[in-house]
Amino acid sequence: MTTVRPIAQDRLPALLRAMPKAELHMHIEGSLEPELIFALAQRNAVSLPYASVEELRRAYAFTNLQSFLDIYYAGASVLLKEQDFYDMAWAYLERAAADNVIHCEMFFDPQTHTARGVDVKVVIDGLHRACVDAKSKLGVSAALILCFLRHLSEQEAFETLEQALPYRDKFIGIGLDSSEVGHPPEKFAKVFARCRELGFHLVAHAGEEGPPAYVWSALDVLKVERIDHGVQSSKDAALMKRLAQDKIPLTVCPLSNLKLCVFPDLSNHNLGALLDAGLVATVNSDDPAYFGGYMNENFTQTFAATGLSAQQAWQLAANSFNGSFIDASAKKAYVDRLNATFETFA
Ligand code: HPA
Ligand SMILES: [Zn+2]
Repeated sequence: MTTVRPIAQDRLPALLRAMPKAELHMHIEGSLEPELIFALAQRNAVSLPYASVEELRRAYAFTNLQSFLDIYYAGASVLLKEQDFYDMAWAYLERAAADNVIHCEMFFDPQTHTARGVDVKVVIDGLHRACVDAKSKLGVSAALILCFLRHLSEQEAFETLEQALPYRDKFIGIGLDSSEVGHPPEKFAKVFARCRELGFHLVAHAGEEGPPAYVWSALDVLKVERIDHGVQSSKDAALMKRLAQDKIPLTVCPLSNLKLCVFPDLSNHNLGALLDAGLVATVNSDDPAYFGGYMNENFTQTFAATGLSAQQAWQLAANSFNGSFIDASAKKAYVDRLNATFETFA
């Protein structure tokens, strides 16, 4: 660990914005801003159940995960063509670069699109082309993680995997998202075992609203390398010990947790407790168009509310690189860039 020299409290927000960081938990469909939803609806002649951008934005008052997912899937209905997927991902990547995100691993939900008759090739080609352009035009490395929707069956996940395999060189991993409670990780034991044999990186949402038992089974049954969210783990001391010992990264999303009422207030968020327990916690935006902020808003609002330090800022950014799926030399190069930024603030 690098020991960070103390900085004046009023310079912390600028440091949080300037420091290079990786984003490891964002759903690309959750980056669709209302303006782009309406533009794509017009381009594709899709009718929306909202009369205007303002009316849609007013509907973003969520009480739990499901109340969000209903609107999120409705928003994704405007995506039909390869260019639509490119435009969505490009808009996010430009926004991420502005927040000094230098690496990102983006989730996508093929079943949300194949269910509407969109070929998985269209989805993957558009997203992947944006990832390639991000490296050459923005200097951002970007990779894709295909997620299975856990409210659907394991059989449907197997069918999705089959459809996507011809394009396997365009995504690096497999994840599990959508409605958590009632759909434990073990429902997907066989398909995750197959993905593991195929050599994909594995992650899963667990312990967002669901119990610590779901985090245990994501680790022990699915054998995932990272836990997405995982904030409910703090209710189980043995699980906290396991996560710390095995250095399992937790991709925490503070503004998402606030908007979906997982915590009543950001000042009650357990990010600091996770770090204090030695966990490899990271900060991420989840669905930034819906939850009121991209990466830097997640950092600045959480630090303002909880009083985390410059040392913890360094730790979170270092965790984001070390918890990513890039190789060891790239991790080192990114942490060196992080240290250089901290030097300029010392
Ligand atoms: O936060 C989330 N949780 C589960 N599924 C999701 N799909 C998009 N965002 C989320
Ligand atoms: Zn998520």
